[in-house]
Amino acid sequence: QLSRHHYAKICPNVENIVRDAVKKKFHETFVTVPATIRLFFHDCFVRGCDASVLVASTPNNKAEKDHPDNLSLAGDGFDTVIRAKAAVDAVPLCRNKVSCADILTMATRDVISLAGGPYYEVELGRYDGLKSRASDVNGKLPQPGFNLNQLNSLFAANGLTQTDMIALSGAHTVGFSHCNKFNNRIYNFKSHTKVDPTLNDLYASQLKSMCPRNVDPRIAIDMDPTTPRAFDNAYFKNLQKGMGLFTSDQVLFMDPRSKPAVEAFASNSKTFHANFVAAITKLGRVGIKNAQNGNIRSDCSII
Ligand code: HEM
Ligand SMILES: [Ca+2]
Ligand SMILES: [Ca+2]
Repeated sequence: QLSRHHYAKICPNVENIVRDAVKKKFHETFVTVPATIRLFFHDCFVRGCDASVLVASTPNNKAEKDHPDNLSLAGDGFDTVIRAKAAVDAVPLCRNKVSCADILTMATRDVISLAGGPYYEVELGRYDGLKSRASDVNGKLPQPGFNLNQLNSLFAANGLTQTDMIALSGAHTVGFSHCNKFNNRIYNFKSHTKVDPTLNDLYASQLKSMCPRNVDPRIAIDMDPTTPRAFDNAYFKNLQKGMGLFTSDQVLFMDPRSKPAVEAFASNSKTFHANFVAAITKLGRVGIKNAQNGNIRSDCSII
């Protein structure tokens, strides 16, 4: 029931309204880019793309956003959706007609293109979910220590192929990571090999200086050390040099099954863009709710 023209009669200007609000936020802080993209991913992988990740906990319900895997979601992603929703609802015709799930989908498309990535048509018509429970997040999100089989099986559970997974991992071309997410790779990889041998030597020493032992846990570093503010294919070129930040990044180049796609995306940004757009469009179809099992929230944080 998703369509490119879902709001044509309901709120014909919705895409421009969202884009203007997102642009305004983008000019205030670049962080809106990675924060919004990751929020969309974490929404879609838990109960589908239904804005369940946006819901706030209540005294009777610990919501998804308070699960440990979601505590590092940056506030600027939530704020981007709140602002776009307010802009949509300021138009009388549109008030409470556009789902939070669709607003997050549009905002994600817009931040990607604002950061120099591809612009693509989005499919719309999602309803907002009626549940958000922290316990539902268990086992649904990939971990930075995952190997290729673990990555593939989690993405396959969401209808995504290995190629989709590799293209979507290219989102790590922007944004930040806290030191604890990869510390094991630079300090205690194995008892005799303290540093992960798949890490580039110079990069490993840079990571050690940015993330010394017992670093302040709030410290976050760029995931793409070369072009942290551009949504480009540098992520894949970094992998070729041993500069993938997580095991789950570097494994894409180390495993012979995924290496050819990394090489293709590294050598041709058009190929990366085309595969990324196809994959994020598929991601946007996961677990779509309808008027029977969903609704349209008036406040994205409250069911
Ligand atoms: C393939 C498996 C993946 C793993 C294991 C993974 C893991 C992580 C981890 C550990 C962080 C750092 C969080 C922090 O410390 O703050 C991160 C950040 C991020 N991830 Fe992923 N991720 C994966 C796939 C994806 C996908 C598919 C997307 C989107 C399409 C994505 C988008 C992002 C973005 C944009 C950030 C930066 C967030 C920010 O700066 O606020 N990731 N990811
Ligand atoms: Ca969800
Ligand atoms: Ca980049």
